[in-house]
Parts: sequence; C-alpha cells; structure tokens
Amino acid sequence: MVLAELGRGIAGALARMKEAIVVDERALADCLNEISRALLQADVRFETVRDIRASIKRAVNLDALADGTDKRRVIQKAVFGEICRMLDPGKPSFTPSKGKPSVVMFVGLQGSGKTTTCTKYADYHRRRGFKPALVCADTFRAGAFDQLKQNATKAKIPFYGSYTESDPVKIAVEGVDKFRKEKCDLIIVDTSGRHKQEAALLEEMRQVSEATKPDLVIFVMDGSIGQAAFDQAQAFKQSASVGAVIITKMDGHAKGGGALSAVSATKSPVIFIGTGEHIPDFVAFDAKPFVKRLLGMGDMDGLVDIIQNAMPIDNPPEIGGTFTLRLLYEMFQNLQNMGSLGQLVSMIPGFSSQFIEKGKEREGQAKIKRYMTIMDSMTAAELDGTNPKLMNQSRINRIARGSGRLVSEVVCMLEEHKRIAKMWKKLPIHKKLNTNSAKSLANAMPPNMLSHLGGLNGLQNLVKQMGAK
Ligand SMILES: Nc1nc2c(ncn2[C@@H]2O[C@H](COP(=O)(O)OP(=O)(O)OP(=O)(O)O)[C@@H](O)[C@H]2O)c(=O)[nH]1
Repeated sequence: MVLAELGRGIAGALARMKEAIVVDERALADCLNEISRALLQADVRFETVRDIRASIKRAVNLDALADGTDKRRVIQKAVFGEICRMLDPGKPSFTPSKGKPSVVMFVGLQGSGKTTTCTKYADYHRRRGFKPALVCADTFRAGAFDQLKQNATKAKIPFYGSYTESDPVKIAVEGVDKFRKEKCDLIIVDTSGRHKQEAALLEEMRQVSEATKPDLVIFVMDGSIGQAAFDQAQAFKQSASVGAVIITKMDGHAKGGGALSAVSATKSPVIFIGTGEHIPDFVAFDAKPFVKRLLGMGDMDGLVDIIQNAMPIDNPPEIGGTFTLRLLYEMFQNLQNMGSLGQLVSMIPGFSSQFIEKGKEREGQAKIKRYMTIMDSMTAAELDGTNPKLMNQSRINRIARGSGRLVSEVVCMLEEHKRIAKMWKKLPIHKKLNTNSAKSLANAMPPNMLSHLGGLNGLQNLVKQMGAK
C-alpha cells in the first residue's frame, strides 16, 4: 500500500480515539498530536501540518456539539476532510478522450522515472481502450531511445525515435505526424531530462512544446524528495505550462506524503503515482478515494484499477462469458508483474483468498508458475476451448508428460480453473446493474472475499463503479 506508514499513523490515531472512554479536549489533543507526528514523519511541511491541525480543531468544537452527537464520527470526518484538502489542488487536469487525438508531453529531471512513466501511462490508457503511441524526443541521454523501445515493446505500444537524429524537435514533430496519420488517439512525447533545471533543458522543452502543441504537459517527479517537491513543481509550472504532475517512486519512500502535499500546494493536479518499477505499478490519483484507502476506509476505486490492470487486453474477457484457460494464463502473466500477489489475487472476482494463503506468497508464486508451465504444454485449441469435455484423460496425460508435472497436478489445475470459470460466469457485471445483481454476485463469492470488499454495500458500490466504466 502506498504511504502505508502515514496511513497507519493516522488510522491508528483515529482508532485509539474510538477506544477512548471519554472524547474530551484531552483525547482530541492526543489524537491531533499523533496525526501531526505521522504527517511530519512523511515530510509534510510544518506549515501545512499546523494548518491542518488548526482546521480540524475549528471543525470539531467539542463544546458546541449538541448532546448525543457522535463526537468520534465528527472527528473522523474532519480528519478525512482535511487530509483530502491537503492533497487536492482543487483543479482538474485535462483528460484525453478515446477516439479524439491528443498529444501529451512528458517533462522532468533526469532519473525521475520519466521514460518508465511514459510507458506506464500509455499502457494504462491502452487497457482502457485507447490507441496510444510513444515518441522518444530525448536525444540528450545516450540509450534513452533503447530504453523507451524496450519498454514499449514489452507493453506492445508502437513507438518512434531515431539513433542518429540529434534534433529533438524534428523527432517529436515526425513522431506526432506519423501517429496522427495512423489514427492513434494518445500520442505521448518523452523529452530529455537534465540533472537540474538548467536553461538548456527549459529551452528544449519550450521548443518541443511549440512544435507539437501538446494538449497536456505532464511533469514527472521523484517522490522521494519529499517537501522539496514544492520548489521543483513550482519552477516547472512557471516555465513549461505544466498541466498535471505524476509522482514516482512512492513505493517504500517515507517522504511520499510530503511530495504529494507539496505538489498540491502549487495547485498542480497530481494525476497518477508510480508505485514500483513494473509497468502496472501505476495508480490513478484522486484525493478522496486515495485518502479513503490511506485510512483503511475501503478500497473500491483501487480495486477497479487493479482488476483492469490484471485483465488481458488483447483479448479482453467478457465478464460473465466463457473463462478459457488462455484467459487464466494471460491473467497470471499480468499478475506476476504486479505488487503484492496475495492481496491482488484475492481481490479479483473468482479467486478466493485461499488461492494464495496469507503469508504464503512465495508458494503462491510457485503455484502460478507451475500452472503456467502446465498451460505452456497445451495446444491453442485446449487453451481456447469452451467444451468442458475436451480435456480427456489422454490429453491430460500428454500435458503432464510435456510439462514434466504429475497428472494429479494437471487435474488439480483444471479443477481450479473450472471453479474460477464457474464463478466468473455468475458475475453479472456486464448486464444492467441493480441491487439484485450485486446480491447474486455476493452469493457467488467466498465469505472472506465479500468481507474484504466491504460486505454487500461495498460490493454494490463496486458493481456500480465497474458498470459505469
Ligand atoms: N521504485 C520505483 N522505481 C521507479 C519508479 N518509476 C521509475 N523507477 C525507476 O527509476 C529509474 C529511472 O527511471 P527512468 O524512466 O529511466 O527515468 P528518466 O526520468 O526517464 O531518466 P532520463 O531519461 O535520464 O531523464 C529506473 O530504474 C526506473 O525503473 C517507481 O514508481 N518506483
């Protein structure tokens, strides 16, 4: 979980407040002290922490609350509201639309994760039906084109660049023209980075921007710099008409909260955060759901994202349709590149939390690898087959021999697939959604998975959200 430390600190303070016998000024002060400490440890600016504290105190006037008011709820609401405010610049960013060509230019300092993030951004949109393309206009760093090429190939995204051309403007224009002609609706231009905000970098950015007329300029910054992000974001905003920010390396960096709040203080919308080196380690950022997750108040939005990232997209499954072995294989492939396996697997409809038991991620990884090896020995007809009778004993024996696994392991994998496929069929998400469809979905789920989703209510919300996409 992103910013786990900060989330734990604030959620812990609220939990202790819930346990307090009396909610008085003293208990409130203790709670606020704890929250302030957690924020400062996450490198949030002292002034911001002071303001948050004062605002919560103002919002929770214990003396003025009518008798019978749930004071704990009032406090929780105020904390939630203030943390959201801290992270929300109150200014939406341009969002590309499917089928309508957009050019998005990426800028940032060297090593911030710009090239990796371009691919993550392209892949994120490809999974949502866009036709993205990547243009490498970084002629400053040797190897930049190779890196983009490698990433793009891995994510199956068309790319353009040159080993010999040294003029970034020329490459950018050629790339944008080429992909416009090819009817790509999201053309992403990666530009050079430098070690610091020197004049040459800013001038190059200005020229590329003038030549390609981007609909959006995204500034990519390294989240591990904490509150120093304020100056960097401010400087780029002034010199390059930055319309949105993506903060990278939010995995494992205690200072991420500081970076997030500092960027938001420059009134630049943060649209995504990078949470690891792999392509799917990329989370859409929206203050409210993010804070909800941070404080352990439900994970519906993240879940929808996770499910969409795990789905094979060249051959997207119809929820409720036939769940073939190939689909299972492609899902495993995607899952292997994503963060905490056990947590993710248990969040995907059809997979019970027993699929990978808590604390047994390594065994879970091995199980997925084993299943994939078995499936590697199957024919296309078997992987895509919809007839349950196709898998007869002689096929099973052949697959076991071919994959070097036991017949019992092949049978076990096929049983597991059958169980997931059965549940998948019951998912009513593709149909018109109503309260009843969520209920029938709830019935098809193992109880621990249901409780993980926040019970029937949580599930209804989730179903609504998925249907709305
Ligand atoms: N842990 C972690 N590493 C990341 C993340 N995003 C990028 N990286 C890593 O950061 C390093 C630098 O990333 P690049 O994409 O090469 O950075 P860049 O900004 O394009 O660099 P230049 O092209 O030199 O400007 C690489 O090792 C990436 O794998 C992230 O969200 N988390």
